[in-house]
Amino acid sequence: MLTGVILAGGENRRMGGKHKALLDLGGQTLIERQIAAMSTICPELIVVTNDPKRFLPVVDRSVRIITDFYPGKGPLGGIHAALSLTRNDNVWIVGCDMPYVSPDAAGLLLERLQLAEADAAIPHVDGRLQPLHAVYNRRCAEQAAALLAEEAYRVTGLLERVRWEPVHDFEFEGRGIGTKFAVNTNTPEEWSEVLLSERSLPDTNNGR
Ligand SMILES: Nc1nc2c(ncn2[C@@H]2O[C@H](COP(=O)(O)OP(=O)(O)OP(=O)(O)O)[C@@H](O)[C@H]2O)c(=O)[nH]1
Repeated sequence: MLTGVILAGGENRRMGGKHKALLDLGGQTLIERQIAAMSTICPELIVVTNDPKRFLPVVDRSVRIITDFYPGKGPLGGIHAALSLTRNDNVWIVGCDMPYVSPDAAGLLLERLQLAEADAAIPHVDGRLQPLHAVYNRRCAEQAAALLAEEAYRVTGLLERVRWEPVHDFEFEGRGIGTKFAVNTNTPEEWSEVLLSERSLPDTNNGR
């Protein structure tokens, strides 16, 4: 059983302060779109934010809204809170600025984590690790807490302390899983590119 987690506690500075989770894509906010995709495989869904009221109107009662224990410290603070409070052992964590989160990719990540008995499975796509579309075991909470206590806030710092498996582009592609899930949008320009690509390719199938 996998818990799905959406990190939505950022400051959205590069987006000019407009909350990335609430950007509209085809009549749905990004977070609504993510919840719809993630709920297909996750019996538990968590949104981690430092502004819970903002998300009440866009989630239903099945979604838990939690806050960081270390607010304002970046994605690692959200990862720590989610891993600390999850009801399941394994957690699929995504950034709220990813329009194409992929349940099929998460399924492969979980499979690889379990096979290797690793602490996490991290995509390696387009030459980059994607720790914000990855699966973690909740035992990583302890290392995340240690890093936060040391004021070491990089997510890659967590990867230096836990045993993780990379899952490469060709492994996703070998299963017929596209790697568009790695797309994230930080600026108005990147968001315009997403909107443009949606117009030219209307059937994106939500990254599956
Ligand atoms: N829970 C939580 N999530 C965070 C925090 N900081 C960033 N995130 C989320 O982590 C993901 C990646 O964040 P970034 O793009 O690095 O930062 P951001 O604050 O969203 O954007 P910028 O202000 O432009 O850097 C996004 O989904 C953010 O909402 C935080 O302090 N707590």
